[in-house]
Amino acid sequence: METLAHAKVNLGLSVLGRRPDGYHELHTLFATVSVADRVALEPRPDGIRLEVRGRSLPTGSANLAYRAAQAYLEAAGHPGGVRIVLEKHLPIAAGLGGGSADAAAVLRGLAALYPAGVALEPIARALGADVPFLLRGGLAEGRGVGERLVWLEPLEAHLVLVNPGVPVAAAEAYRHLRPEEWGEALPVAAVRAALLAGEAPPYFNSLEAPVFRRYPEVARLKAALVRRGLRGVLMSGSGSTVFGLARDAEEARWFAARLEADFPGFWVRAARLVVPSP
Ligand SMILES: C[C@](O)(CO)[C@H](O)COP(=O)(O)OP(=O)(O)OC[C@H]1O[C@@H](n2ccc(N)nc2=O)[C@H](O)[C@@H]1O
Ligand SMILES: Nc1ncnc2c1ncn2[C@@H]1O[C@H](COP(=O)(O)OP(=O)(O)OP(=O)(O)O)[C@@H](O)[C@H]1O
Repeated sequence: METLAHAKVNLGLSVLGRRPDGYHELHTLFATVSVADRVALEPRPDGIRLEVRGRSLPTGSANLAYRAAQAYLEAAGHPGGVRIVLEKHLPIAAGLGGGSADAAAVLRGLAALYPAGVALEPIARALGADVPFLLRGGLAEGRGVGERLVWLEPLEAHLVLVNPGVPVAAAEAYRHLRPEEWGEALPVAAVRAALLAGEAPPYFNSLEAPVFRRYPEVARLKAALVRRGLRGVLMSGSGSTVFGLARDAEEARWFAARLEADFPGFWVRAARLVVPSP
């Protein structure tokens, strides 16, 4: 069985404060986009075998896809093992939730391969803050650390994603955030209305400040996208991917082609919001 592990973007991310356990309270608008890793699962008598193609990543329990399989098989009472072939297309530590998307895809796939009535939600939460959203995907408002989700009616939007090849760990972005940079709630209704109208949404990302301080090249990339006329340019999650909005698929491809020429070596993709099939 083969499934796509779609990436997410944060169409705005406000850090509201810091909890006693060190995690940060967020208000964000999550959306899955049409760029993805590919995850193939095959049953085997026992044990977990992970193969990663396309990028160099650990194939043991340091890999979130492996940990997702471990957690599911354990919760399901060890119904059998699995061979996982992970074809990596998404950049690593990019603010696109790549590892989380792989983990979510493995959970969905194993639930189909070895149905056992296991609740996936708690397993997803334990794997990472973005995994609960990515289990289902689409468009959702996220609170808490991103696990308190309210699903919204999907909408059509076209974007261009650019990753400069600078990995940024989420933990590092949160660690360098200053309390005076905490934000207010996101104006989600106004963000949706602007996206529907093709205008620049009134969103912001509280993690831009700490990431731009430490990685000025990400700030320069954002400024370059604004100068080229993309609307609603914003860093996704903890970076380093920056995205901008295009009017339609053709304009997104046009911007992507120009950016690829201007930034050789950067990862550039035209994409749209998607609701992944279950
Ligand atoms: C930046 C986002 O991707 C936005 O959707 C997420 O908030 C981060 O998601 P993630 O990379 O899956 O994060 P996790 O693996 O759960 O956490 C990594 C580290 O980031 C910090 N962290 C994460 C989430 C959060 N709300 N507050 C935090 O302070 C914690 O130090 C944590 O140990
Ligand atoms: N399957 C995986 N794919 C990518 N990275 C993984 C995976 N498993 C573990 N990792 C590790 O997780 C770290 C961050 O990976 P990931 O690509 O998910 O970050 P991200 O896209 O920035 O996510 P976020 O939006 O949550 O910040 C990397 O250091 C990487 O080594």
